Amino acid sequence: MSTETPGSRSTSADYVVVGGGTAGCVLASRLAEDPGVTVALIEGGPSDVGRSDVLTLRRWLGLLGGELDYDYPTTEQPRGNSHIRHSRARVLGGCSSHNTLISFKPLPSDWDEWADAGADGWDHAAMEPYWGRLRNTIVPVGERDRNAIARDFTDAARRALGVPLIEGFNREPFTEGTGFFDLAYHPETNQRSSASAAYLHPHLAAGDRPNLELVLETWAYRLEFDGTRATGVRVRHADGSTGVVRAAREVVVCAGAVDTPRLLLLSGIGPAADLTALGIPVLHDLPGVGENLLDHPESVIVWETDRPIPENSAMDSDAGLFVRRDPASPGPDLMFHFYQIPFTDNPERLGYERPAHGVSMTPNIPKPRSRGRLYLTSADPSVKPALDFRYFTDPEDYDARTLVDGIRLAREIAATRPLAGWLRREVCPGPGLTGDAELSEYARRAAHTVYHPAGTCRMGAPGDPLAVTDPQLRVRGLEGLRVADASVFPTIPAVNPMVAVLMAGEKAADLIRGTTSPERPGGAHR
Ligand SMILES: Cc1cc2nc3c(=O)[nH]c(=O)nc-3n(C[C@H](O)[C@H](O)[C@H](O)COP(=O)(O)OP(=O)(O)OC[C@H]3O[C@@H](n4cnc5c(N)ncnc54)[C@H](O)[C@@H]3O)c2cc1C
Repeated sequence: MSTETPGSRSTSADYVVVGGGTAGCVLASRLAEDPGVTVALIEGGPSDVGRSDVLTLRRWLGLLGGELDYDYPTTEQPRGNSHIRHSRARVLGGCSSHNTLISFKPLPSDWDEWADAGADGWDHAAMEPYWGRLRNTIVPVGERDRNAIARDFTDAARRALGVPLIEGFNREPFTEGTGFFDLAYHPETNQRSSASAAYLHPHLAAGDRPNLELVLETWAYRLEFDGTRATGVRVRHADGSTGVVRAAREVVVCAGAVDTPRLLLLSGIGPAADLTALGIPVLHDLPGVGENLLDHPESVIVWETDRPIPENSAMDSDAGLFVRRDPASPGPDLMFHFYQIPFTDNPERLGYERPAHGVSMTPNIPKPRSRGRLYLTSADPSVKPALDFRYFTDPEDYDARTLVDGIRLAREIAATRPLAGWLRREVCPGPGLTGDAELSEYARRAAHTVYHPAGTCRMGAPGDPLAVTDPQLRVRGLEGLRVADASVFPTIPAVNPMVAVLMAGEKAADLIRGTTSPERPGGAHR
């Protein structure tokens, strides 16, 4: 494997993968297993190799909003919080290099929902083998990282709500339960087992992938076409110079749920009227590009503790809770992260204070019903796209009601021993707020994101007018172009999505090799 330094030039490869993030690292690594093909991986950010600020999981919060974060704002959210910033990592490994690495195998119902939405071949039975293929080290939170107050949270949640204590959430499907999560990390060193660490670092160290070229600090701003066939990617290097990376076989866009639709739109692939209005020549009218913007919104309840919290932790948010309020739901319908810190960024804007020491519960909506939209406001590739999540706009008010239920359940847990023994007072929303309407108002105004945008280039059945790709991840109506990242999700998994992205990267490799590799005749995975 060679690493291009900024300013040097790459010209062509069989496969050009745009985005060295969570899915992109998996895909590029797998494609390069075939020594007979060449792969170029174009990544906007620098390498993560040797960077302890990136590779040490516990330092994740320090990366948000910094030089390795694209930091996307949201549009005005009349029913929610307009101040949310969407972190997206600008570094090899993508968001798996700055996230919290909570690792849930998607529930069977998550995959089956995709198949029902037209993603033929992505049902639970078809996807299960990809879990076994993942190269990341995924283990339960290590014993010495298990903070006493997080243990007491799980104990209190179990007693208050009657849910089981779960040791190993990935052992079998669940609908309810509390416990420490599984994380993609090395507990003895707190080092990340990100997509780059698991799929690229071993080859960088061994030098055994001469056919894989990393083109770092290089930004793809337009796809190149010959008619309707993708032939390459136009890029800007760190020194400002531009060039084209040509693809002899395919271009695969893995730039994530924000930057993949952005790149397609800038290349003239998207809703024709919108593109024309911005002066972007229409290559292919695909109305679904940027639609179906999904996320897991959350709110927050903060307590002051009567003493400082012990310092040991994997990353301060490594335990939580799943609840199923509706027995007809195939999976959990309310989820909590438990933070061993007072997470008051949003409440402070509403006038709340930050206690010197405290804890937070962040209820989120596993299956939110509001749907947003991503769109361009300019043909200039340097202008960030608009992200309109339309938070809390579903007609039945299901999303806001879920968070109100979450605040009420959080209070029941907080009132239960042994957690109750730590807590001095509820800081926000504060015990005075008890009515549905006022709790809803607080929950929405103090809302945050769990940072899970997805769905903006969703796959679907061939006849689905809003599908952007077919179930083989091929962009509809064009040749030589696929998408493989969180943007192809038809719906959002009930659990944190990173493992679904990793598994999608694995499956993408199979789909691509199935169509091209002589040793896989018949495309067994198509
Ligand atoms: C702060 C945070 C915490 C999270 N915590 C968790 C968690 O604990 N568990 C979980 O399951 N999920 C978590 N997530 C979500 C999860 O990390 C993402 O859903 C997942 O990593 C997305 O993968 P992706 O491949 O779609 O995109 P990314 O990983 O974002 O990869 C996209 C890559 O493309 C590059 N890129 C983008 N545009 C271009 C371009 N035009 N040219 C060149 N390169 C480009 C980017 O630099 C990036 O490396 C978290 C996310 C964040 C931000």
